[in-house]
Amino acid sequence: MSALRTVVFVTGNMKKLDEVRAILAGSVEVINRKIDLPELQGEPNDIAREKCRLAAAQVGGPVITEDTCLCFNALKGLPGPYIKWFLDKLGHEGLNNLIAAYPDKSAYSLCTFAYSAGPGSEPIVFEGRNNGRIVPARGPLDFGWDPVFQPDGYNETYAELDKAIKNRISHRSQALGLLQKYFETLDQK
Ligand SMILES: O=c1nc[nH]c2c1ncn2[C@H]1C[C@H](O)[C@@H](COP(=O)(O)OP(=O)(O)OP(=O)(O)O)O1
Ligand SMILES: [Mg+2]
Repeated sequence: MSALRTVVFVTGNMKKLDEVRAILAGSVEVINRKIDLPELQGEPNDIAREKCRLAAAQVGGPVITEDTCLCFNALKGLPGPYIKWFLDKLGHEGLNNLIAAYPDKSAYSLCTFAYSAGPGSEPIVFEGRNNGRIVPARGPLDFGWDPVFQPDGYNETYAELDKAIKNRISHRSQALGLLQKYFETLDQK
């Protein structure tokens, strides 16, 4: 059996870290560096790449970073990468109110992982997406917007779902599936 790959995940969010460790358990060992990285404004993909470049420069070696968006279709994808600030200022009820005037409550969670082999090495990105809709908050309040996002095909919000189910279907697990495949191709070289 090949040795477990070890990777540094730069994030300040310990809930993300828990999920990433659970999803990658047995295949990748995740070491955390808690660095508060400045985040660019713009398209999710560019934000994710820039975050990873900065992280690689600070760590001085290979890193992964991740940027999460929550996109409302009625608002053409907003709040998107700005969801952190919208959630902080408006709360769960405010997020619902944002689209109160629109019949379309559909939304998607988008997760963009980026891997850089080290400073100066162009990040490679891996995107995962899960469709659902915005509902009044239900379930535990311990992770971000989980209580207001109900994934398609389920009657529970992310917050209400068993953690194992969320980690099987989520934006994050889909993106990590692609990252794992990429690591496998590196291992074969
Ligand atoms: O699965 C999730 N379920 C619910 N909420 C979530 C999830 N994943 C991220 N979130 C929240 C955290 C933050 O309010 C925003 C993303 O912002 P984002 O910049 O990517 O995360 P962050 O600043 O907390 O950590 P980081 O140091 O990795 O940038 O959505
Ligand atoms: Mg952040």
